[in-house]
Amino acid sequence: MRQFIQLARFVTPKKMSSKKNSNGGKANSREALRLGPSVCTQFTGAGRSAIAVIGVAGPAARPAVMRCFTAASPREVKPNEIRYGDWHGPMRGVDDGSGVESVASESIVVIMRAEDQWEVHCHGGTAAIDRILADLNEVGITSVKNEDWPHPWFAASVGPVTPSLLVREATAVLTQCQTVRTAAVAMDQVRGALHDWASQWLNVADRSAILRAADEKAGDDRTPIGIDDLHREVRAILAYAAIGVRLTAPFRVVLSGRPNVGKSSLINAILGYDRSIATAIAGTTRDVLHAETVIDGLPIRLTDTAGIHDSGESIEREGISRALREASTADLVLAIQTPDTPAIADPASPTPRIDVLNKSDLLTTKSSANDVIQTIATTGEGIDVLLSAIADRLIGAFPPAKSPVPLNERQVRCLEKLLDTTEPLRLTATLKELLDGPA
Ligand SMILES: Nc1nc2c(ncn2[C@@H]2O[C@H](COP(=O)(O)OP(=O)(O)OP(=O)(O)O)[C@@H](O)[C@H]2O)c(=O)[nH]1
Ligand SMILES: [Mg+2]
Repeated sequence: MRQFIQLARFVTPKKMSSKKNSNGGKANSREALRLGPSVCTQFTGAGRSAIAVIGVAGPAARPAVMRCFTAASPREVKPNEIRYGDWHGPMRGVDDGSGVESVASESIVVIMRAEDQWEVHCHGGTAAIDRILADLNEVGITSVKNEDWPHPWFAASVGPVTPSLLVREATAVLTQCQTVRTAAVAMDQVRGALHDWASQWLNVADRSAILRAADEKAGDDRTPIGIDDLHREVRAILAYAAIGVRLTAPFRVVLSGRPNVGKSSLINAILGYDRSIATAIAGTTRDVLHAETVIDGLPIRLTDTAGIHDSGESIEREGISRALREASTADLVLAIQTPDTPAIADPASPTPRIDVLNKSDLLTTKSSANDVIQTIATTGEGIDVLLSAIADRLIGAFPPAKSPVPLNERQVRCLEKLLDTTEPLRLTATLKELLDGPA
C-alpha cells in the first residue's frame, strides 16, 4: 500500500512550545511525498530492559523520525553517527495554523544506518517503547513483528545475508528471551548454527553423495559423511529440542515436601522477599503459588505447594493433588525434608530432583550425607549452595555454544522427518523445508 507522509518540519524544542509558527501559522509542510510502505519494530527483548531499540525502515523512515525527533544539535544526520535529542512525537498543530502543541518529550538516541534504515534507542520500559511505536504509527509507519521485518539488514548484521525462515524464526525467539543464557542459544541460531548445518547437508544431499556414501565401505576416507552421520547429528540436535522450543518460557522448579518443612520459607529466601505465607501452623499453604526469578542467567518459575500428607479434608486434598501434579510435570523438584521429617519424593520418579535438608539448625549431630543440601531458610544459610545446585542441574541440559538447536515445533518436525528417510530427494526436500518452510 502506498502512503502519503508529510515532510518533516524541523523545529527546535523552544519553538515547539510557541503558539505560532514562524511563518505566521501558515504550514510550510503541506507538501506531501508519495512513499512506499515503511515499517517499525522493536528489536529488544520482551519486558523491561535498560535500553530498547526500535527499528524504522522504508522510504518514509527519515521524514517520520524527523517529524517526531529533534536533535540536540542541528547538524545534518550522517550514517552510523549517534544523534542525541528529544522525542516529542508528531507535532500536532503545525499544519492547521493553530500553533504547535507542547508535548512531553523523551531523551533518546537516533542512529541512521542508511537513508531508509533508522534506529531509535530509548528507555527500556514498556511505556517509552509503546509511546514511540504509537507516534511512528501516527505518522504512517506500520508496526510489524520481528519475523515479518522485511529488511534483512538487522539479521544480515549477525547472520546469513538473506535470512532463511529458520533465521527469521530464531530472530523472533531471540526478542522473546528474557535472560542471557536463553538469548545466547537463540543468538547462535540467528547467527546461523542450524541454518549452516542444514545448508551443508542440503549440498551433500543435492549431490546425491549420501547414497554414494551409504554404498561405500566403512573406513573409506573419500566419503567420510554418510546417512548414518546425518542421522546421528539429527538425533544430537533433537536432544536439545526440549530446551530450544521453550527458550522463552521459564524452567519450572517445584518445592515439594511434607507440611511445615519450610517450603514457603525457602521460596521466600530464594526470592529475597516474602512471596509466600510461612507460619508455624502445618497446612499453611493450600494451593499452588508461583513466582518468577532468574538464577545464574536462567529464567525460573518457582512453585510453592501444599504440604503432602494423608488428609480427609476436601480443600486440602485438592491442594495436595495439585501439588503432586505440579511436581510430576516440573523440570526440577526440590524435595524438602528436615531433621525430624523425612522426604516424600518418589525416588523412582523420572523428574530430576535435588534433596534439601531444611531446618539444619535443628540437627543434633552433624549430617554426613553429601547428596543433600543443608539449608536454614530463616537465616538464609545454604541458599547460595542451593541456587548453584539448581543452576548446575538445569544448565547441564543446555547445548554447548554454537550448537544447532531447533527453536519451534516446525523445526522439530522437519528434523524428525529427516530420520524417516535415506532417500536423497526426500532429504533435499525436507532440508529445504527446514530452511525455508514448505515449497
Ligand atoms: N528452625 C527453623 N525453622 C524454620 C526454618 N525454615 C522454616 N522454619 C519455620 O518452620 C515453620 C514452617 O515454615 P513454612 O515455610 O510455613 O513451611 P511449609 O513447608 O511451607 O508449610 P506448609 O505450607 O504448611 O506445608 C515456620 O514457623 C518457619 O519459620 C529453618 O530453616 N529453621
Ligand atoms: Mg507453605
